[in-house]
Amino acid sequence: MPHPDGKMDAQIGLVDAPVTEIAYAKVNVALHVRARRDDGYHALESLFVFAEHGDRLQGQATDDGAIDLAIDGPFGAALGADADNLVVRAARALQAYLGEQRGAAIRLTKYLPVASGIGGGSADAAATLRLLAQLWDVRIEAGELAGLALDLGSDVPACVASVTQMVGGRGERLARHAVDGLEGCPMLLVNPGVGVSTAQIFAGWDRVDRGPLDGSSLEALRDGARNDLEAPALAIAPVIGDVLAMLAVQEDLLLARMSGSGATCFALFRSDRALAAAAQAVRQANPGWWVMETRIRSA
Ligand SMILES: C[C@](O)(CO)[C@H](O)COP(=O)(O)OP(=O)(O)OC[C@H]1O[C@@H](n2ccc(N)nc2=O)[C@H](O)[C@@H]1O
Ligand SMILES: Nc1ncnc2c1ncn2[C@@H]1O[C@H](COP(=O)(O)OP(=O)(O)OP(=O)(O)O)[C@@H](O)[C@H]1O
Repeated sequence: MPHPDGKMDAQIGLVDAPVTEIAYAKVNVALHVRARRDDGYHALESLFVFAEHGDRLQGQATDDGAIDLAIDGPFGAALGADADNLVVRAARALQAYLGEQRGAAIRLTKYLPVASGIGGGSADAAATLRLLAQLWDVRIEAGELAGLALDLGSDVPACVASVTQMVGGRGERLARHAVDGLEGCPMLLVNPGVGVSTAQIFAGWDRVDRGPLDGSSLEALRDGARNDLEAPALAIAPVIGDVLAMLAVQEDLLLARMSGSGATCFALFRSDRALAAAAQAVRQANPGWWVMETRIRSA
């Protein structure tokens, strides 16, 4: 366990000062499913943006080789700190790749709902890789890092840089992508409290390729783009329709849509005032829903 004031604690083998990383929430502004691949994954075209907020990871290097994870925060109780946790999986994968003898004590403060389409687990895995690279003072070649990340999940490679990117393949083809008006844009995230399984949602895709994604402007993203996983997600969790209907009627709205495989939906606004008003309206009407006010992270 890291010492609260960051001092060395010889008894449990901590070394160096603690480091903090934010696991930024991922939002799919649009997600076109183009094909089902022979390996069972789906070929996607998706514009990924990241929120300025997310889970928090704090870590300290240890000299005993152990990966010690503690979890707290509003959604901490939804997760175990066992070998399946993506933080532990990422840390073990990096240790194995580096032949690293040192370990780490990591505290994950879980602010993002679990299994909610905003890649909380993927962001945690990527943030763990960034955190440990700092703690252990190692440089990992970009291609090697991308491979390690993809082994942890399709969204993890994009979460490593956590900047606006056009993403292809199953998540391994990344290209930085700028859209006028997107960076810094006020963004509301709303989850109606239902967790959905990504694999189950992909399995419900109707296998109709509705065409490529034009991410050249906000207008193209609003009027010509879509999330192809919205229909199968709505079939499993109809309450997503209530979230989308509520977001659609908010003032000064630029775009509202479901993110990833759901159930979280996002709304982009023209102003901070409109964002705050929408957040208040959603909270008042649905006190049980999770609501986060944020902005799109700049590169
Ligand atoms: C829906 C998205 O979040 C959009 O960003 C991602 O495509 C899913 O990314 P992820 O949660 O990191 O997904 P993974 O952990 O790699 O895969 C979970 C499951 O989702 C399905 N899956 C995932 C990604 C993909 N391109 N095609 C798929 O069919 C597969 O059944 C897979 O077993
Ligand atoms: N640290 C973690 N945070 C969240 N989920 C985790 C973590 N470790 C393991 N998991 C597991 O990973 C699964 C997916 O979690 P995550 O929150 O990333 O889903 P998601 O938001 O739907 O992702 P995506 O947008 O990539 O589909 C959950 O079933 C959860 O039990």
